[in-house]
Amino acid sequence: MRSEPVVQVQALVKRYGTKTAVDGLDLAAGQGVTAVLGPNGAGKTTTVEICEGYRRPDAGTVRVLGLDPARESAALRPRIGVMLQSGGVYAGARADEMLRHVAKLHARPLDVDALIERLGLGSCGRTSYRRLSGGQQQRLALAMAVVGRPELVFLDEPTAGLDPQARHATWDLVRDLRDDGVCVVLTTHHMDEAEQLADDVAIIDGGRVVAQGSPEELCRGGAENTLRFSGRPGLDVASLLKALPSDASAAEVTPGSYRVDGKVDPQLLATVTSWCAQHGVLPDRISVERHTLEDVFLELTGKELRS
Ligand SMILES: Nc1ncnc2c1ncn2[C@@H]1O[C@H](COP(=O)(O)OP(=O)(O)OP(=O)(O)O)[C@@H](O)[C@H]1O
Repeated sequence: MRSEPVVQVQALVKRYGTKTAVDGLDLAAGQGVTAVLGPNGAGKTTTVEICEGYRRPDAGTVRVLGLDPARESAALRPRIGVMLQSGGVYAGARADEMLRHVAKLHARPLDVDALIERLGLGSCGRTSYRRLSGGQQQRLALAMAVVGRPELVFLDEPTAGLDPQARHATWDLVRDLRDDGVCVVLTTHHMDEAEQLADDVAIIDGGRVVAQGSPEELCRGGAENTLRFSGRPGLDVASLLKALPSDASAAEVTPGSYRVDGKVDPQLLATVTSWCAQHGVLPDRISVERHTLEDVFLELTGKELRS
């Protein structure tokens, strides 16, 4: 964590009847954008709703901007922006009216017309909420979360169901919020969203955080990488394996095409090229494949992300 936590969750537990949705979860979010990634049912929404003060935990401590969201919600609410997956909006009200109403509740709101334009809501300002499309309702919910210039904003799947253009407009808005010093905590099913936006990623599975770090740290960390090279077919792979660290593996995938899996660092690259030199092999091609956040996620959770 690169700054004082703005959100600090320790040993959080939340049960629904016999179902333990959050199971001793520790999470810290600081300045910038923190993405909470996890498969369906991992406990993301429950955790975020507890941080927002909408649900009470069964155990553990939660501090948001130094406050307890359950007991100090009156002090916390004006300082945070919340975008819920659904609900919280009067279906008969007009989009622009609702946004102006929310803006008036805050001391230094953003310019409502500019925000409407920015999120492509210009054509539907006078339309009632219930007549907006799903994507328009989504963008309106985002606008309502940020219009008050909160110090911290929680976005629950902000781009779910949006078309690519609206998705990019949302990403740009999130980047601008971060540049303005707003802390953003967002849940997402989209790996590319986390890769594009997040300074920090927390991967949740089974009600716990199973890994947290910057996308680069996570991809560098536990994940194994792959080095591939091409040479003449039938090279002595057993001899190559002896030269490698004990946790690396090597194989001839197709004739003349070799693959080394393990912690691929400059030392390992040097070991492979030096082995090639000793065996009179001039590789025509040598490449390092870095694992993506998606690979890390799959390794940690064994699950694919679904939207
Ligand atoms: N109000 C509730 N009553 C009973 N069980 C619930 C309730 N809300 C959530 N759960 C259960 O708790 C678990 C965690 O749900 P949660 O919505 O927090 O997960 P999530 O990671 O946000 O999932 P998704 O990505 O599908 O939105 C799930 O098994 C869910 O079915």
